[in-house]
Amino acid sequence: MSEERLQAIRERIDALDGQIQDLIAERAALAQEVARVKLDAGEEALFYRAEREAQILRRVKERNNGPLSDETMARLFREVMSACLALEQPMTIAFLGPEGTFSQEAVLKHFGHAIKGAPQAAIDEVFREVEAGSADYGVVPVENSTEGAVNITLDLLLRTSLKICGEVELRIHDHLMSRERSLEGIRTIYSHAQSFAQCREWLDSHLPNVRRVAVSSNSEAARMAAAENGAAAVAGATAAELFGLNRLAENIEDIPDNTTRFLILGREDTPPSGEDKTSLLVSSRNESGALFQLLKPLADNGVSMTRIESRPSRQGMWEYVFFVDLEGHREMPAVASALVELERNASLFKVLGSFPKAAL
Ligand SMILES: O=C(O)C(=O)C[C@]1(C(=O)O)C=C[C@@H](O)C=C1
Repeated sequence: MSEERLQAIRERIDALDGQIQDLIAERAALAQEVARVKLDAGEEALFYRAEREAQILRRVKERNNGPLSDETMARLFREVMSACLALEQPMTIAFLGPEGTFSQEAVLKHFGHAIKGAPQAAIDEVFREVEAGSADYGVVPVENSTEGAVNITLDLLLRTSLKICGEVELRIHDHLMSRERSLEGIRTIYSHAQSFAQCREWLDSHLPNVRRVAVSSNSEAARMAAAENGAAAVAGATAAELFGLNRLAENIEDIPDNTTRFLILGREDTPPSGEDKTSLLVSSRNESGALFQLLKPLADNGVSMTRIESRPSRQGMWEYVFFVDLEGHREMPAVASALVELERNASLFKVLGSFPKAAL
């Protein structure tokens, strides 16, 4: 009896799979048609549309009634769209490599798997690849919930002509991995300085006398641990898989909801998606109350500031530039008029980009 019921359900699943497959193929054919329209329009065709993708993913979540979670449903559509976009034009995405880093995870979360990843040795090379047109987009870490800003990224944003066209947040789980089978045999631990900082308490209490060596990436740490007796690495799950290491301890980060935010960098401005943010770079004269005066137009126009970060300007001693994130797109009237006033009082003013809030 149960065998018959199973058979009947499986027949319904088969029928639905057939329909889903036909619908996906129909959708992919429409994406090809979109590509033809874009090419016919002349000028430089923009295949990837960050604002459109964000709208589609938000709508998928709104429509969802379970039993799959909103995130799971959105991830499935993320992959369908990624495959459709690859039919139009395969995208090359530069990120801080090598393979197996959290940056690569961020790339796949944001763009899906139908892209060509271009791992770079350093964050400035990610910027350069996109500036030079060798990559379509770049993904760089900008802040971590435990460690704060990624200063090298902020310094590069100061100088780049690239635009921020998206953001992606990634929960970071650090694991201790080794080809050894127990903690006793570990004499050296490799990791990126940021991961060491994020796991300091765990390492101090479980492996207090083991040498810690900072290297250029977590993935490089895992590669070194795979090549050496008595060595371990602190890195993510992808790196453990890539180098075939045993996970000796999982989720060793000191703060359990450790999250890193990454920026998507491109060469074009992104139109409004309906739920956007704007990132700015501003500097004021070095006088008391100057920062307050500089940012006052935001409050006057009812624009919320969600983040402010300062960095030395490198032009004069004790001069700072501020990285400011606002709610809303620069084309929204309130944001536009706040920016006009803000620019008037700033000694340096640069809009780094308006972009959709993370949809995944
Ligand atoms: O609507 C477009 O402009 C498309 O190219 C189609 C599509 C999609 O698959 O829905 C594909 C890629 C874009 O990034 C956005 C959406």
